[in-house]
Formats: sequence, structure tokens, C-alpha cells
Amino acid sequence: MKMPTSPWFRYGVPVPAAVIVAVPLAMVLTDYWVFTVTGAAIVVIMMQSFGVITGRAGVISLCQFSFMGIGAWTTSWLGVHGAPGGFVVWAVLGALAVVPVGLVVGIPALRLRGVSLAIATFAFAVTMDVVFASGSFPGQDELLIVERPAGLDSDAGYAVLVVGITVALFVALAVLDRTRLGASWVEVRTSERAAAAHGTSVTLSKLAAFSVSAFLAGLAGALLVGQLGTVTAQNFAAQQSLVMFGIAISIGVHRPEGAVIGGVVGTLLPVGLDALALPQDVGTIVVGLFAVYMLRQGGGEFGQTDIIRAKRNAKKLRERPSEKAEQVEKVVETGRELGEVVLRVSGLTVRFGEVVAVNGADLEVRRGEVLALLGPNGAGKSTFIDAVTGFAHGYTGTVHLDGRPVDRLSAHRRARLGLRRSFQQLTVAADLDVGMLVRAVAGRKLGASEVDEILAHFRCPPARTPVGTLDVGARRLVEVAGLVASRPRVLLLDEPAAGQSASESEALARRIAGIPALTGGCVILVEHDIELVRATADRLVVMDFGEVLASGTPQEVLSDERVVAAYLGRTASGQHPQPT
Ligand SMILES: Nc1ncnc2c1ncn2[C@@H]1O[C@H](COP(=O)(O)OP(=O)(O)OP(=O)(O)O)[C@@H](O)[C@H]1O
Repeated sequence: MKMPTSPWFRYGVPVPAAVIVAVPLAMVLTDYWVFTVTGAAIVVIMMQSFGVITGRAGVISLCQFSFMGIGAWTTSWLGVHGAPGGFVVWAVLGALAVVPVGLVVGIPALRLRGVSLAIATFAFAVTMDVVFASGSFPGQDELLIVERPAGLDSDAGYAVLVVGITVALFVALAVLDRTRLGASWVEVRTSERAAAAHGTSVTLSKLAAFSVSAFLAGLAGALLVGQLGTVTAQNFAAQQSLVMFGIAISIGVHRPEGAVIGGVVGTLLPVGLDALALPQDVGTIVVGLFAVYMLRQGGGEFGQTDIIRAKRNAKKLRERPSEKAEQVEKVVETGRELGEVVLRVSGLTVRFGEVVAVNGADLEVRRGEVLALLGPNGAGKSTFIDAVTGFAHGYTGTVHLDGRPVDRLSAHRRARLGLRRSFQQLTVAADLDVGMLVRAVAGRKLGASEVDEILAHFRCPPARTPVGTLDVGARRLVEVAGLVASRPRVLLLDEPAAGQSASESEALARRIAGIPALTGGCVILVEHDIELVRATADRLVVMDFGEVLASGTPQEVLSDERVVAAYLGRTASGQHPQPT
């Protein structure tokens, strides 16, 4: 029997199921184990907060326990002062109170990466250690206890509540992962440039990750208050953030199984060390060494769960029959009619120190047109695309889109106006599925049938295929499909045929030729494959030494002596093939 796949079934079942399992379990477990399970569930929520900020968005944060402490402090204060609403309201307010703090920490973190970011967030954690230690937590001195919710105030009842919340958060994050915001985190982690090119605001995406992860950490702190009744500064020591970060990156806690394993390890490690009469520092050292090992493996935001998944996906890939061959070919035949000027570039100059990469280039592209940009290696083509799409700063000259100057706009704003590009170096997020990647790249709401249609048109694998199982050529096609689905005014494709076989290139040429009919815009194609260019482009522009050398129909340009000379000159040194 086929399992129902509606989101309500997929996301609506786990919470009641977990509660149904947790209730009898809480009744048969001893008090010690009920307490330990509650503690483990709270650590799992902490792991989910690492899973958002580091696992999904790829941002190092070493201050999650400080966020937890702020959530706990606020909840304690509300509880001790008898604020209206009861424990659940205090806990939600406690978690929400951490969000602005997450934003304040996140703003300077936008410009920092790697070790600098680690130091900045750890400095905040150490500062909060001092702040927490300078006074006592609400209720700590008077030995006041924060009341748990009525009806769930026994240890067993509270355990069921915390387990239910933990699972509900998994469901909420699974839903979030399928939204544009969730996909943007994975894109930003993979490549900030590519995310910006797809119209994602890297700033907003990172700040949202800080907010959500701060909320989760704050909620964990609030639930700890309910578990312990009273908390103290020691519960939120900066060093704990380090240990939990180590566990998080070692395991890979952005996946639910990783967060659960992380929660269990984080809870049982101190218990195990106690049982073995070993100092707790031994655990810190072991986790630290393992985390360093994982960081050396590359990244750090991935963990063991990713490694296991990658191996499983690689196996699936070997077993998969060629899907491309099975797909129905649907070619859009076009008789292209050129319309108004969509993109006008005037006097574009880009310098890198003494090197003039683009030198006063002028170019116009009209609606319905496919223009190929050719030139030997180092001619300035990629730099030209970078400048037009907002990735090269400090150029001179002007870029107009639909008559509007865009020179002052950032890359992601230009992308949203319809200036879309692909990169020579492929940077698509490998841990999305094909459908999610198309939606993320498209940057607009797409129905399932629209996604399937565009995938079939570009002969891509089906929407549910993990991107990580595809070869480079297929990933590139999925990106092109997503870019076309964004209905760009101008689509700049930087060597889209790289990684494609000769027959795939041929099929791709026909599809690129059909893009203006699909989008109502135009295409600029940078490509070394002359056959693909000949089959696709209405007009060729050849660049050399940053300047436009020739422009015209493929036939005119490819027989132009200056063009042949430019190419032959380079071919002698083995840099580029002959165009004819
Ligand atoms: N970031 C940079 N710093 C310094 N010089 C650069 C930089 N990027 C490009 N260049 C130089 O600018 C010139 C144009 O390079 P560009 O990559 O735009 O050429 P291209 O035509 O795209 O070449 P290819 O076909 O190899 O991609 C080259 O001389 C290159 O060395």
C-alpha cells in the first residue's frame, strides 16, 4: 500500500505519535530516567538551535548557551513575579526575548567568517558569563520555584510536555526547510555569491537564522527552568557552548537524527564520566579533539550524519538507471522576434590594480535575443558578467535594465529585478532535492506541476531526487531550469555546457534557444563550445583584452579575420580552441 504523502500526514503524525509513546513511557520509567529524558529532550532543542545556525546556515556560533541563559532568566523573572498567563506564556516570552539579542549578535557577525566569527560569538558568551555571575537568577536567592503548567506539573507530565515540544519543533523545522527561507540558508551556506545571484538577501537570511536559533536556545532555557524550578549562572557557562558546538558539528545536528543523537550524547556524556569516576574535562577534551578532526575534514557544518547520507546517496546513484533517457523531450520551437532593448551596457570598465579586465565595453541586448559572448581565456567575459550582475565592485560605466540604471543596486536586488546569472564554478546546494533547488533558484512560488514541467523541459531528474546524487552536468541543468523558472529579463549563462556530453550539449543548445520564448526576456551566453554557440545564438560578440573586438551574426563574426587571429594567437599557446 502506498503511504499518504500529504504534508498533513507527513508533518501532522509525529507529534501525537511521540506523545502517545511518551505518556506510557513516562509512567513506567523511574524518576531518575524521567528526569534524564526531560533533560535530553531539552538538549535536543539546543542541538536544533545549532542545527539552524551552524548546520543549515553555516554560521559558527559559540554563544548558544548564553541565548539559553537569557531565555531562562526572562522565564524565571516572569514566573517569580507571577506574570499572567502561566508557564507556557512565560516560556514563549522567554524565548522571544532572546530574538532581539540574537539579531544584535548577528549584525556584526554578518561581516565575519570562520575563526573571527567564532571569537566574536565566544566573546559575547564570556561577557554573558560575567553578566550572569554578577547577580543571581530570579528566585535563586529566595529559593523560589517557577511553577510548571497545571496538569503537567509532575515530572512525568512535564517530560511528556517537553518531548511533545521537541518533536513539534522538528516538524516546524521540517516545514521551514521546505520554504524559501529554509532553502536560502542551505544556499547561503553553500555559496553566498550564488545565493545572491538567485535573489536571496544573504543579510536577511543570516539574520533570520540567528533569530530562529536564538529562539530555540531561549526556549531550551525556558524549559530548563520548568525542569529544575530554579536555575543559576552555572547552567549556562560559556564553556558549555563550546562542548555542545563540538558535539553538534561532529554529529551534524541539522538533521533530526543528528539532533537526537547529539541530545543523547550531550546528556549521557557527563553521566557516563561520573559513573567512570572521570573528571568532566575528559569529555571536553574528547569532544574538542573530535570536533577539530571534523573541521579538518572540511567545513564543520557537516557531520557524521552527512557522511553516512552521502555514502548512501552515492550507492543510489550507482543503482539509478539513466533518467534523462527516459524523459519525454519537449522542445519549444521558436521563431524569435526581437523586441525592445532590455539590457544596455555603456562604457563598462573594470580594473584589478594594473589589469584592465574590461575596457569601455558597450553592449545592447533585445527582448527575444540570444547573444553569445566569446573570447579567449582572460578576455574579460566573466568579469563583464560580474559587473553587470553586481558582483564586481567599483566599475565605471553604466548598466541599464529596461531603461532603469541598476549600478547602485546590490547583486541580490539586481537578481530580483530579473538580472539572473549562473557561475562558471558550479555552486548549487547539494543537500536540497531537485525540486527545492529549482524553487530556491527561481525565487518565486512554483506549483508542483510547474516545477515538473520545467524539469522535464530541461531533461532534469525528477523533483524528489537529492541534488547530491547528480553529476556536475545534471546539477548545472537543474540550476538553469530554476533560473528560467524565475522568468528573468536577462539570463547570463556562464559556460552552461561545461560537464555535458556532446549529445547533451546539442540538446541543451536547443533549450537555450527556447529560453526567450519561455521567459519573455533575453539570454547572454558565455560559452567556449562553438557548435553550441552556432546552434543557439542570434548574435555573437567577441571580446579580447577586455574590449569588444567584433559583433554580428555567427557567420559574420566567425569568419572575421581579427577574431580568427585572436583565437589562433591563443591556440598556439594551447589556451583556446579554434572557432571554425
Ligand atoms: N579578482 C581578480 N583580481 C585580479 N585580476 C583578475 C581578477 N579576476 C579576473 N582578473 C583578470 O582579469 C582578466 C579577465 O579575466 P576574466 O576571468 O574575466 O576572463 P574570461 O574571459 O572570463 O576568461 P575565461 O574564459 O578563462 O573564464 C584576466 O587577465 C584575469 O587575470
